[in-house]
Amino acid sequence: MSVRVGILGATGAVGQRFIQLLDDHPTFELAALTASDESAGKPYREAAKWRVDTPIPVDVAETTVRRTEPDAVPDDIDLLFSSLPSSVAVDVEEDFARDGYVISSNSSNDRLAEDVPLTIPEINPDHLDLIEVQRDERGWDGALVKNPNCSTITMIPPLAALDEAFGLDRINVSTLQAVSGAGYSGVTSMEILDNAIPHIGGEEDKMETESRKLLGDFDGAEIEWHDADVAASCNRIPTLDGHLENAFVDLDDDPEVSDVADAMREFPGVDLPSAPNQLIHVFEDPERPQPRMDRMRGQGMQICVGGVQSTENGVKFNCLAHNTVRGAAGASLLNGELLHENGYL
Ligand SMILES: NC(=O)C1=CN([C@@H]2O[C@H](COP(=O)(O)OP(=O)(O)OC[C@H]3O[C@@H](n4cnc5c(N)ncnc54)[C@H](OP(=O)(O)O)[C@@H]3O)[C@@H](O)[C@H]2O)C=CC1
Ligand SMILES: N[C@@H](CC(=O)OP(=O)(O)O)C(=O)O
Repeated sequence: MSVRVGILGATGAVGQRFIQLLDDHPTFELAALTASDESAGKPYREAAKWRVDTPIPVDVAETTVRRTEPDAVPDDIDLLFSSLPSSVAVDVEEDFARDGYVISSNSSNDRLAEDVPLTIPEINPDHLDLIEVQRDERGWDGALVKNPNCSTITMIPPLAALDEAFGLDRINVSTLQAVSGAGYSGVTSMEILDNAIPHIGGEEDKMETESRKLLGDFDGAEIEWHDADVAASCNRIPTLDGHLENAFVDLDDDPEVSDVADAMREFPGVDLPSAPNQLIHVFEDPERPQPRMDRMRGQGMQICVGGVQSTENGVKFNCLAHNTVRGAAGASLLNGELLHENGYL
C-alpha cells in the first residue's frame, strides 16, 4: 500500500529535488505541495521556477500549491518532508507535529534539540526511537525527525567506519563546498567566479556539533554525544554541486592504510529503496573523488573517499557527497523510508 506524502517548501531548491527523487518512488505517493502565501493557490509550474535537470513531472506541474499550515494540508497525509527556511520551519514544523503529522525535515532548526532524532539510516537508525521521548515530553501524536547539514553528512560515514574499527579521538576537516549549498541566489557569480570564500556562516559550528550527536550513543532515554574533538574550516568554491572535504583524523589505534580502506568499504549499508548498494566507495586513484565526476555515484546517495594515507596519529583522507541529494532531499527521503520501515507512519 502506498504512503501519502507532502512537501513543505516544495517550490524551493531542495523542494524541487524532493519532487525529482519522489517521482516513481516505490512506496511514497506525492499528495500535497506547500509554499509561502505568495505561491499558494497557483499551479506548481507557475509558482516554482524549475531548475532541476529533469522535467517537472506532469501531474506535479498542474498541482495547486497550498499554504504552509496544518489546516491547508489533508489529514490523510502520512509523512511530510520539510525544506523550509529554518527561520520559518522553527515554528511551522512544531505546529504540524502538534497536529499529528510526522515530519522528516532538512531544515537546520532543532537538529541539536535533546528530544529530536538527528539520523542517517546507515549510521544511527536506533536514534529514531527518541521519538518516543519526544512524544512523551511534548504530548505530540506527530513527530519531528532531522537529517544533518550537507557538509556534516559527507564526512560522517567514513568517520563512523573509523570509529567502529579503530576509535576516533580528534577530527580536523576542511571543506570545499559547492555554490548550490547556498541556494540559487545565495552567492553571486561576481563573488564566486575566479575565487574562493573562506567562510560559510554557521557551517563550522554545525559540523563540530552535529557530528558528535550523530556518532553518540542512545540509551533509550537520551543521547550521549561522542567525545571526539571536531574542528572544521568551511570554504565556498565555484563548483555547482558536490561538497569535497579533506579530513585529518587521530585514532585510538594505529591501523595499516589497507585496513582503513577495508573498514570503509565494508561498512554496511541499509536495505531501503533510496539507499545505495554500497555506502562508501573508496578510490585508489589519488586524484579522486572529484565533484563533477563522482557526485552522482549511487544516484547521488553514495559517499566517495580517496587519498587515504597514514599520519603520525591516524589517517587523512578526502571525501565527497552530492550536497542537495545525499546532503539534503535524499537524506530526508531516506529518513522517511526509515520511519516507514520502523512503523512510525
Ligand atoms: N540549497 C541547498 O542546497 C540546501 C538547503 N538546505 C536547507 O533547506 C532549506 C531550504 O533551502 P532551499 O530549498 O535552498 O530554499 P529556497 O529559498 O529555495 O526555498 C524555500 C521554500 O520555502 C518556502 N517559504 C519561504 N518562506 C516561507 C514562509 N514564510 N512560509 C511558507 N513557506 C515559505 C518557499 O516558498 P516560495 O517559493 O513561495 O517563496 C520555498 O518553497 C533551508 O533550511 C536550507 O538551509 C540544506 C542543504 C542544502
Ligand atoms: N550551509 C550549507 C547548506 C545548508 O543550507 O545547510 P543547512 O541544511 O545546515 O542549513 C552550504 O552552504 O553548503
